[in-house]
Amino acid sequence: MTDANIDSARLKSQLAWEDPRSNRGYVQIGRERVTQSSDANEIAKLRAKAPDFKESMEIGRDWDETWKNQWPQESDAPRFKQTMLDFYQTCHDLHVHVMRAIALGLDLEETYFDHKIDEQCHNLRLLSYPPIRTDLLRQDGQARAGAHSDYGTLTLLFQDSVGGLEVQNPHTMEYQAASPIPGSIVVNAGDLLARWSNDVLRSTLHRVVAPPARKVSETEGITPARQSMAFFCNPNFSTEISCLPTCSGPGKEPKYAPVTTEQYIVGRLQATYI
Ligand SMILES: O=C(O)CCC(=O)C(=O)O
Ligand SMILES: [Fe+2]
Repeated sequence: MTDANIDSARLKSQLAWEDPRSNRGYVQIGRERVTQSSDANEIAKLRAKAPDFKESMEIGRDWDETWKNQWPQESDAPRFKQTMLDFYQTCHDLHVHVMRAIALGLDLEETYFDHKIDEQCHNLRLLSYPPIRTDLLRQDGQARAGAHSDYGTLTLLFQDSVGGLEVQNPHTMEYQAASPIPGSIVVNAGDLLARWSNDVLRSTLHRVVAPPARKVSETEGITPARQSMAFFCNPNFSTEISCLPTCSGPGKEPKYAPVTTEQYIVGRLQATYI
């Protein structure tokens, strides 16, 4: 993964937001409210009260017949498709590398995860957060993205320079800014990695709120537009996620019932989008 890979994906992603014709897998503002809740009624209430103020585009593995990608016309968005497919592959390769490092860290064979994560069941999400009056964003329960953990193994997050991403410190429970660092990738552990590792690696609660205020007019504080790209890495849909052999022992019982990737992710998505 080089800066050039990231920059070209970011550039195409920006152009796509400027040209609504090129949108695919489009999720409009107000459609989603990410949360830790898995209760569909509670999520529906939260969404009605304080929807996430964002829009997004979703890109999956391109050969999936069930969840088909909808690409823009090449003439509307030249090289958009190829750039995103290349970026998808680069992110997949990085996931394999990081999972190998995690395997070694957990006293497993370096290649332990390789065949459990090789079907590219990932999701590349391009995110656009439009400009918004800062006082609206600071209202109770309102955020660009509400507090949640991601579902898979790891999320590779590419943010721009605007800021607002916060992660919860699991010891103090306080949120702290994950301030943008040029050329860096934020790597979040997700729920399936937490379940797999019996919480040795915990999934990170995070949210996107108003960044440090910047006045653009005399009278109104406007939070500027923000764009990010999140690559949600998943194990293969059929992989059973049950406590890893090195993560339980006497006095350290497995905390979670086995579940397949597909069961877990479909369950969370159904609760979110019902
Ligand atoms: O935009 C960001 O920085 C974070 C987005 C996010 O957490 C998500 O889409 O799950
Ligand atoms: Fe997230």
